[in-house]
Amino acid sequence: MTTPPPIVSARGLRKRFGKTEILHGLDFDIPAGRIYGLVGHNGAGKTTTLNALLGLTQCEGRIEVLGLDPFANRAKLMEDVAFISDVASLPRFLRVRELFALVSNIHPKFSQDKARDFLAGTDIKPEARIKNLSKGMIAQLHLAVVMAIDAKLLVLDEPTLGLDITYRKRFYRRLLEDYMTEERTLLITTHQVDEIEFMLSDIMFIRDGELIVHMQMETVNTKYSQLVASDPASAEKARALGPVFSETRFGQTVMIFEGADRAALAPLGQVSTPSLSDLFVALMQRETYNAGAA
Ligand SMILES: Nc1ncnc2c1ncn2[C@@H]1O[C@H](COP(=O)(O)OP(=O)(O)OP(=O)(O)O)[C@@H](O)[C@H]1O
Repeated sequence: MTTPPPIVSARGLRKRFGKTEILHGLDFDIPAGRIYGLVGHNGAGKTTTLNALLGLTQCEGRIEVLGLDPFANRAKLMEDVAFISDVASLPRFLRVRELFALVSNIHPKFSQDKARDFLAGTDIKPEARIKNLSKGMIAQLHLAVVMAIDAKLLVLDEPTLGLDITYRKRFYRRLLEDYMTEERTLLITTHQVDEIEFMLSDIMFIRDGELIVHMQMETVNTKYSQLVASDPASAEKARALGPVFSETRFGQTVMIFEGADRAALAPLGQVSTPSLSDLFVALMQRETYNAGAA
């Protein structure tokens, strides 16, 4: 059986703004049917990477999305790619039903019926003016619009910025239940990584324009272990096993190990898989330390 081509493929992807290089040669493939989380500090290069694959910015190196060069084929690509960004804005002067009519005129794969179905059960009425909707409602409306587009790739750049926890949870639940299928691929950036961890199949950590982690969530589970040491003597023994990260939290020593035997850690305290945010903090610090030490 031949492997289907990846949805996104980047090789040596570089971006410079003036003399400053922002992306330093990224290599990655994103296969179909996956839910990717792209995680990094402020200014790490997440939006620039997303802009490169949406054809919004021209880069050096090679990037293909659905087999196309995004910058050269942006209009064609947008038939199969949908996008929500943190700066996204909908035309505020329109009513909801007018927005649907407008999108159906410009997007061949947009279904007004589907968009209306997605809004059923929310407080957003077709006659409502967009300018009178709350931030959370606008995010819901935006999600309804993109979910009603039969896209193969959906790119979400901080889609829940400014929303309260209820709206954020509802947003991701709907995405998972009403949108995701094996043929679709989702790429999400957010700083609230713990909130999307449950739905991710793969993660990419980007640091200062370099991809330092790209792995499946199952690999995270087998590769990394977190130990909360039971007492100082156990912490001392655990330290000898070479954690990649160690810190004291509320008087307890918490360590993260890479490739450790969990059976060897178990007598020393409570062992689990680290959360993505803990792993992120651990690996970012290690890289910084190594870079400094080199
Ligand atoms: N048009 C531009 N001109 C010059 N520099 C830019 C431009 N766009 C982005 N940058 C710089 O590129 C770097 C990466 O920015 P980018 O927006 O990709 O980061 P990010 O990881 O998305 O950050 P955040 O989490 O804060 O949104 C930053 O240092 C930013 O200042």
